Amino acid sequence: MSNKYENQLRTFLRILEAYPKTTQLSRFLPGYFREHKQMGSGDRRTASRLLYNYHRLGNACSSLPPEERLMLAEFLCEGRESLFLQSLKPELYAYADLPLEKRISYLEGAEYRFSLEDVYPFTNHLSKGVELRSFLTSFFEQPDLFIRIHPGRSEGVEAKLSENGVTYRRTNEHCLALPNGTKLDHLFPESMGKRQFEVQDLSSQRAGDFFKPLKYDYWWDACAASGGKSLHLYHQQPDIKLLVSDIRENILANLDERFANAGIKTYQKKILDLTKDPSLFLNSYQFDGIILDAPCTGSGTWGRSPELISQFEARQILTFQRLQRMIAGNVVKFLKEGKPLVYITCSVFKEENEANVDYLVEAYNLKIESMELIKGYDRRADSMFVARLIR
Ligand SMILES: C[S@@+](CC[C@H](N)C(=O)[O-])C[C@H]1O[C@@H](n2cnc3c(N)ncnc32)[C@H](O)[C@@H]1O
Repeated sequence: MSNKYENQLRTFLRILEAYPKTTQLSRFLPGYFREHKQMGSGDRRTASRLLYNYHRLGNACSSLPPEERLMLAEFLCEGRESLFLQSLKPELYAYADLPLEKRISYLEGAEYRFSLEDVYPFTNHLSKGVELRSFLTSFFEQPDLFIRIHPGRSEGVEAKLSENGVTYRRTNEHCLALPNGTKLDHLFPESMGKRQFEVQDLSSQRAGDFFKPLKYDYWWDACAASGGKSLHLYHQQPDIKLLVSDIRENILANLDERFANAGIKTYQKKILDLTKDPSLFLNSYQFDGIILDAPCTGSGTWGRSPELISQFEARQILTFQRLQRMIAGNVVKFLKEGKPLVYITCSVFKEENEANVDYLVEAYNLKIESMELIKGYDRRADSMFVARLIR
């Protein structure tokens, strides 16, 4: 056994012990690495990969000791690439060349008591149409990084990526898939001029296809955050009037910056807590379209934050459902008759998706024009839900 790999295993176990209730790896790992200055950047990369992979196992094999679970995670997530597995568990590494589906079947048949369904304890909440086995298998693959290129900028962006040897996949006219971890800020420093693209997941881009704004429309992006959806709306139809709002002031400051970088100057902005009736601020506003990208469990994005699989508690789903219904009720009255409310979540749970649509249809007399669970799990992307509801 090699010392190097044993040391890495010990580091991993120390981190796991220090943070048994990890809720956000991307937030605590840099702090941990700062405290342990003796770790070189290679070790840091390895430790962080091991942790992410470990969490991808979710609740599977939870009775095994962490070092054993880690080996299974490496086998599934890295396969042949895991020198760590090669060094510490050669008997499993012997099967590491198999494709992912076969590696899963191998573990299910072997002595580890691995069951794919144990990975994710919320399967009875999944929206209609989620193919269980493909969905669960996707947890062992790192999703890609997607960008939406601004109109007319494709050539320049693609040339720059090629020049720098970045391998990318074009998924449609405006969307490229890049390897996760691609250093876009280095490749495209802001100082080079206006921004030419947005980082936006493929499924989020597809949700934008439901907007369909018309010239001179007045739209409201009610939970705009840093404006990912608003920017997409603008690129579809620059001749709109737009109100953006969110409960968080600081995230709207990010929106200002993104809009400025995209060269967009005219829009209205309000800080609004939409659990309360906003009539005082919005008076008799009436919109031609409202985007409600609601706060949600985010369960369609856990491929990017696998630590949440084992930290999440099912009772939180109904809390989000209540919040979503309350917010929807407070925005829908500002919609003109015959116009769309585009309800979006990045959740795969039916309570936040089709059950909420049923509720909105019933409570506010809306009509479903279209709705879709946008499956990202078979495209190395997030999964989202979108419904276009007409008042
Ligand atoms: C899914 S995110 C929106 C993402 C955004 N549309 C985008 O494309 O980048 C949901 C947003 O809802 C906001 N939010 C949460 N509770 C809210 C409330 N009570 N009223 C208004 N906004 C709220 C959050 O601050 C968060 O930015």
